Amino acid sequence: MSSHQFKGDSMSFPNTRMRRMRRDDFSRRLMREHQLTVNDLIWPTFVCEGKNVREPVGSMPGVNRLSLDQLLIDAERAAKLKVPAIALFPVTPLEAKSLDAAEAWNPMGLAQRAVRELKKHFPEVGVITDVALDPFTTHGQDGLINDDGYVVNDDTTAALVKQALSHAEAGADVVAPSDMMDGRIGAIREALEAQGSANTRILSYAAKYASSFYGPFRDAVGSAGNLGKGNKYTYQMDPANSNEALHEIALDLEEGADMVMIKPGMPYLDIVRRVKDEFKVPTFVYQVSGEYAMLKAASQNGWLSEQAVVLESLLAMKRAGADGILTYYALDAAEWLRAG
Ligand SMILES: NCc1[nH]cc(CCC(=O)O)c1CC(=O)O
Ligand SMILES: [Mg+2]
Repeated sequence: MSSHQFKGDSMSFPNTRMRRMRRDDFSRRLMREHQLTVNDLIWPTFVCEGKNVREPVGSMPGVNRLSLDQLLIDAERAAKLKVPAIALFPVTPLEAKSLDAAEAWNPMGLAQRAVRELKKHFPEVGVITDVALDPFTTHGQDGLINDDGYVVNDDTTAALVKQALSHAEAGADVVAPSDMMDGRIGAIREALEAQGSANTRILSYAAKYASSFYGPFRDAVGSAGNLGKGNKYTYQMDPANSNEALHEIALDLEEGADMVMIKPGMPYLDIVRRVKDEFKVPTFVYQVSGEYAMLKAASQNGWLSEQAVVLESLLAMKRAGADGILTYYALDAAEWLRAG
């Protein structure tokens, strides 16, 4: 036994001074446990019809609805910054919306055209499509409704399968069901296999909460007006629940999801941590529109320092266990990270 054996209280002051390691930049860097890099970022973006359109989203300053020619300009920026993937959200013209949401699987639909354009010009950038009916239904719900206005599960799933297949056909690398119907991951997986799209990945919005932080998004895609006073409580998760998220995620993995997502982000990092600890699978988190709006508004008022708080919020998601983050700040963050 060494004569320098620590005493029982060796972990206490002054043997241990936590501030020693924090004193200098070199030792702070050496002990850093987590890192945010450009490889962690997915850029969600809104696409619309037309040419030369960059239409600002009122509740998301700095975010625009882009016509396909403009999308290519911003996608080039993403490609140059080596942002791994883009997630597409189409803004459907009112006249293309219907009760049966048929525009969702139109091979010449906006999302399908956007996928083809992106894959043609930037094959190295991953393209993720949103599988859900809300941009296409006249009532703004993510699924088909019955006479009582209830979103029916199995018929909706059949529609989602058609939508997912049309995205895969157009060349989407990843389909991302964000609708929260039961059983849709299995149904989509089976259909992809049957269609010969065995390598199309599925990113499941597995634990998607019925959150009020989605407000600006519904504004951006124009589903807010359609939804009116409606809500999504009968299919999205109750913010009060945590164990239920593990149940949801277990089911989606069993059905064939390659990646799972928790959404929203910052108020739900406890869920991210539990999911990562429990399943150890590729786990993603969505810094949603309302989070973006909060950070942007406070920054614009000079109340918060934008770059610092945004990078901190994203790093906190990594620390919670996320492998990647969907964020409207993706391109800015990639630039800040490169400059830093
Ligand atoms: N399928 C709808 C969908 N897909 C992504 C978001 C929200 C994203 C955000 O707020 O940034 C929503 C909104 C909703 O569920 O009403
Ligand atoms: Mg589910």
